[in-house]
Amino acid sequence: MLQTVIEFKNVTKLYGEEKSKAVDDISFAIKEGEFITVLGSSGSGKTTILKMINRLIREDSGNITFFGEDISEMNEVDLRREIGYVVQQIGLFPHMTVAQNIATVPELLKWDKKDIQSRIKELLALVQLDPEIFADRKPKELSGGQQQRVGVARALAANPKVMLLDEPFGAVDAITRLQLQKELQKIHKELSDKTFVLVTHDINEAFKLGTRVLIMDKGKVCQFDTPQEIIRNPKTEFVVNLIATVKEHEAFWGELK
Ligand SMILES: Nc1ncnc2c1ncn2[C@@H]1O[C@H](COP(=O)(O)OP(=O)(O)OP(=O)(O)O)[C@@H](O)[C@H]1O
Repeated sequence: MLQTVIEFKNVTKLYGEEKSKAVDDISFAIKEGEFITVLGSSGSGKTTILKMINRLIREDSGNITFFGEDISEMNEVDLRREIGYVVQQIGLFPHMTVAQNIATVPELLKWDKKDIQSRIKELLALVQLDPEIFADRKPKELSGGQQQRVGVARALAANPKVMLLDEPFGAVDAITRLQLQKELQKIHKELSDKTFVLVTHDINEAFKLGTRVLIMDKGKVCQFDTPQEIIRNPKTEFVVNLIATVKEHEAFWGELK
């Protein structure tokens, strides 16, 4: 049996004076090694889910476990050490080189210098950046796609069990995006015990990358299943409409032929 890595039980998050429900009584479980994509329209609660997992946001009710342990009872630093976090805005440190950016957490953890150097090389190779060329560059000397690769490498540096990725390819062009998606899929396959949770509003990205897709609408989970099962058996009108958008695009491209 695969281990449950993250579990939400009746989790609700309220915002503002009016206590509107950003996340509304949701429950789901994620197993070790899965690549979960969280798909939904703007404001459906995707980022809130991700930030509740690494405790940047606290739930108002319900509970969240990480490898069976209630995260509200865990030390935040210990929890975040097990979680890599990649966001669209990247957040590389501008005054540091690529190598120094990747080394940040291993240095905090006081890894041996030699181990840090070999880890930097290994990770740059994993994200398809030649260490000879890129290790000593500053973030501003990289393209957006290259910066995003460094963001992924930095998040993987201390070997976390879980990777949270919030619209990681939102700001790159379509061709680079496709390439980064393929690379991320390859990285996930190579690191088979790692669990990935990726937020996107792009249905193609969600269905291509996700071993299961968690579909959100207005703070609720509409469906959580494999891409094949969702296509075969869409559970709500929202999901039916979502799939219809893909068919509409297909028809459009078909007509151009
Ligand atoms: N700090 C906040 N204060 C008040 N309301 C918030 C706050 N953060 C998020 N919200 C609201 O909670 C809801 C869910 O937001 P969330 O960022 O989780 O959505 P999302 O699905 O990630 O959206 P997007 O795809 O646009 O990033 C939205 O209605 C949003 O306006």
